[in-house]
Amino acid sequence: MPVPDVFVFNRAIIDSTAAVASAYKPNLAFYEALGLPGMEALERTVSHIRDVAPDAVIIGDAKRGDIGPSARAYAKAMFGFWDFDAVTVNAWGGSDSIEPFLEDPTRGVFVWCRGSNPGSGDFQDLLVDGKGEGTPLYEAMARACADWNTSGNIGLVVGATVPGQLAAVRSLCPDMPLLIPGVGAQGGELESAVRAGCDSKGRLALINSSRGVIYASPSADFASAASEAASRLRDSINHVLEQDGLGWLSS
Ligand SMILES: O=c1ccn([C@@H]2O[C@H](COP(=O)(O)O)[C@@H](O)[C@H]2O)c(=O)[nH]1
Repeated sequence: MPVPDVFVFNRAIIDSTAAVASAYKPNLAFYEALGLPGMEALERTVSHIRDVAPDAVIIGDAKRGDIGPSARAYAKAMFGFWDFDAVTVNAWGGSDSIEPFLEDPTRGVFVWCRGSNPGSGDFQDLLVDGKGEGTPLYEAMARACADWNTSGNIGLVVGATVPGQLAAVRSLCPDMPLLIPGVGAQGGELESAVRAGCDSKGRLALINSSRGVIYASPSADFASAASEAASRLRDSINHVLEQDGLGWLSS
C-alpha cells in the first residue's frame, strides 16, 4: 500500500469501528518499516482515534526492552511523544528495564509474558527454578510482575492460542489486566480465551484481533467488513460471558 494511503485506510477502519472497539493497538513495527512517512501516518492515526473515539484506549505495541537509560528514552518516546495510554514491553532485562515505563501510574504497561506464536514456548515454557517440577519461565514472569505492580499499572500479554497458560496466568494474577492476542488470523479459540482470560467478574481481558478486523475484506467494502468483524467479535465475547452469567446485562 503506498504510504499516504496508510492513514486513509486507518481512518476508514477507525471511523467504522469507533462505536465498537474499546481499544486500538497500533503496532509500531509496521509504521517504522515505512520510515518517516510511516511515522507521519502513525501520528495522524493516533490523533484521529483521539478525535473520533475519545474513550478508546490506545496501546502502543512496540515491546521495547533495554537497560535503564535506554529504557527511559523508550518510555519518553512512547508516553511523552506518542502519548499512548499504554504500551507493551519486553521485560527480559528484569525490573530496572521496565521501571521507567512504570513511573506514571496513569499509563498502562503490558509485559509480554506468554506469546501466541508457535516458538514462544522455546524459552517461556522452560522450567526455571530447578527444584522439583520447576516453574515455567512465563509463570515466573507473571509472579515477578505481580510483585512489581506497586502502582497498579502493569498488565500481561498472554496468547489466546495457549488457553492452559492463559488460565495459569489468570489464577496467579487475578486482578491484573490481560492483553490477549491470537484470535482471528492466528486461530486461537475465542471461547476458551474469554473463559481463561477474564477475571471472576468477566472483566480485565482485552481480546485483540488485528488482521481479523482490518483485513476482513480485501475489497472496497473493507471498512464495513471491519465494522461487522469487530461487532461479531464483541457479540461473541458477550455471548460467552452471558452463558456464564457474567455479561453486562447479567451483572
Ligand atoms: O504473543 C504475542 C504478542 C503480540 N502479538 C501482537 O498482536 C497482534 C496480533 O495480530 P493478529 O493480526 O490478530 O494476529 C500483532 O500486532 C502481534 O505483533 C501477538 O500476536 N502475539
